[in-house]
Amino acid sequence: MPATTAPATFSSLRPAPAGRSVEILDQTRLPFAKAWIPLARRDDAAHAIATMQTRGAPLIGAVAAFGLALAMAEDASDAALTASAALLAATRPTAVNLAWALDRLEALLHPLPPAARAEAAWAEAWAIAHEDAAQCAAIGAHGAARLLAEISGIGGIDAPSGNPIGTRTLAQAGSVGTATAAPRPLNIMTHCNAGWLATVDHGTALAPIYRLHADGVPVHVWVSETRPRNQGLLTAWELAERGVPYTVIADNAAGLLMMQGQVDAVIVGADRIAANGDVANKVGTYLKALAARAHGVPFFVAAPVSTLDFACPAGSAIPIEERAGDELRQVPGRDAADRPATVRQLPAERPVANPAFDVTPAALVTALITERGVCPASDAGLAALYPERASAQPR
Ligand SMILES: CSC[C@@H](O)[C@@H](O)C(=O)COP(=O)(O)O
Repeated sequence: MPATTAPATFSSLRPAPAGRSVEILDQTRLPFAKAWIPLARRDDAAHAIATMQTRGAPLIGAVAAFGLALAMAEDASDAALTASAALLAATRPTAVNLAWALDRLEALLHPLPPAARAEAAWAEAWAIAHEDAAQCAAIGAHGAARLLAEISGIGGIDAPSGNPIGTRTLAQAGSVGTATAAPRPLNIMTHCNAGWLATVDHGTALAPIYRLHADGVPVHVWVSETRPRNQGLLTAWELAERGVPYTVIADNAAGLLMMQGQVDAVIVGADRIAANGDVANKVGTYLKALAARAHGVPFFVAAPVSTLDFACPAGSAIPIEERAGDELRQVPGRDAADRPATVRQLPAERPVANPAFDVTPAALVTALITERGVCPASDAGLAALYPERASAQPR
């Protein structure tokens, strides 16, 4: 077996001790309890994705790949391959990583004889996991360099063209000069959870923050709560585990903090980036981008290649997941005795709308940060970084 497909223990995903299966961290129990759950069958993986036991665009792509590998161990016929891929693809609609991973496995498996499919699918699922971890590490390096360039007022560099992108420097409320001489930490705002919990490892938006922290740059993170699912609490838990200073804020506090000059940059992940650079991400992202533009705060989006949808011309074509209204009507947490509890805020019959994502127009995005480098959020910017993908799409 090639080294790239060897099982490994990542932060959010690991091989199960017995048999050909994997375990995931149950994110519905975090941040209160850290519990690993086994995925031994296709339907375990589908259930985990649909119920958000596992979540975050790159991670659900990897888990879907393992789900299809588990399906092949159950039934590797042509009909089962097509049906299992369709079943897994239907679990969540917005993050394109899910379809990307399933398409990749289907393209590999359909030409193979059924008897060879389980082995090949298992190896490919691990290859996807390894690649995602490596890509997120690279996003961390590129993103950290870009943020440091902003601090020192250099502006970023558009890899691989070398053209400068953007000239804005960070908000100077604390007279930030250079990273090491900063009189106060670099204040970065994020939304939702785009850390190692949302990927196979390292994270997307949080990877540059982890990298800066590891390099000794003083960083403080404004973590927005991210109602209704409160993924910001997952971000806070992750940052606490790694010793990165942070403060949780209500989603609605973000604009005030930017107005007051308390935010040097915003960085978020993405669930799908259209060919023109429009970005679908957790609902509330768009409002942060608007506030950032109004106050001259750089707004970055970090994502790996599996999040890029070159077949989708613009954000208006991205499907937006509508989730159950009870996610809004109820709040899970702990009671006074520290037992798991759910509080109902609204009766079940009260009308609510619960779109899980929104779309930030490319014009509001300072730059995209991918495993290949930093580029403008535009057709041309993405085509410069991914010429083979851009030219492969029908126009
Ligand atoms: C690295 S993940 C980026 C996005 O997937 C993340 O910000 C997000 O929107 C996750 O949504 P979720 O509904 O929690 O799966």
